[in-house]
Amino acid sequence: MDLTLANITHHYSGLPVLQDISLHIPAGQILCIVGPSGCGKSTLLRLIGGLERPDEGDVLQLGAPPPDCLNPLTYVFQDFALLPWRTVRGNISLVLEDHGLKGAEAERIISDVLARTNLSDFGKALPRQLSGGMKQRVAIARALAVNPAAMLLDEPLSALDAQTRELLMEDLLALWARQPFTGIYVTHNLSEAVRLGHSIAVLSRRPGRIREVITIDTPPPDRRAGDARLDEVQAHLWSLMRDEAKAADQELLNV
Ligand SMILES: Nc1ncnc2c1ncn2[C@@H]1O[C@H](COP(=O)(O)OP(=O)(O)OP(=O)(O)O)[C@@H](O)[C@H]1O
Repeated sequence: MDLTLANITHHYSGLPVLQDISLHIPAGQILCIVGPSGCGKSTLLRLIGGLERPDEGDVLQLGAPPPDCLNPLTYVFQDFALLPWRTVRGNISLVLEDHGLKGAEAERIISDVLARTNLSDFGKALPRQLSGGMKQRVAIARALAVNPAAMLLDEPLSALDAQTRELLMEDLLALWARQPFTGIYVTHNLSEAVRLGHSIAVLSRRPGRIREVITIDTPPPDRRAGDARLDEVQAHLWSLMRDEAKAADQELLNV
């Protein structure tokens, strides 16, 4: 299933937040969204996921979701959003219970997503026993359990330290290489964007408008550190964002 955003415009109480956003995300590809603080990235993700309706424009789902899809669009948040009193398996089973799936079928799905996220030995652990990186792996496993058409990832690595971020990035790349998923990935981190994104949409300051969409032809798992094209894209992204980031920073300081 492809996703198309057609001329999305949104306001909050008269405050223009997003203006005329049009994007296309083909199935099996990852779109990264970058832009200065407060430009509307998380708002755009909520509109795509249907948590809110845009004032103008449409989010179009084109084609059929994957077979056995329980939920076409599913989120992965920065703060993991796990239930502390449920084990790892219990947290994943919750989203299946919502769809009436229990017993052997639910156990099969849970075991499959735990294996895909390298968590098979941690099914009985409670969230408080897990590091931040492991909690985020559980959140990704939970998102995969509904076999979504697209995962909406809102700064999923931002709460983690640099080494854990690197490990999670390697996991995401391996996960995509084994079974390509469709993702919309919001990040402040330009190096994450050039490692993961088939395309990268750069938003302006609020109201967020598309400044540029950059595509990278090398499949994400084949990208290597020091690749001149990736360095060039990252430098270009920073040149697009630098002045706007500075202005957004000063605007926050003036509040
Ligand atoms: N529910 C809401 N009601 C009113 N204003 C909101 C709401 N959600 C977001 N905003 C405002 O909309 C603007 C965009 O917010 P949003 O969180 O989408 O930006 P962002 O680009 O994700 O920011 P950041 O990079 O800092 O996470 C901000 O000015 C924010 O204060």
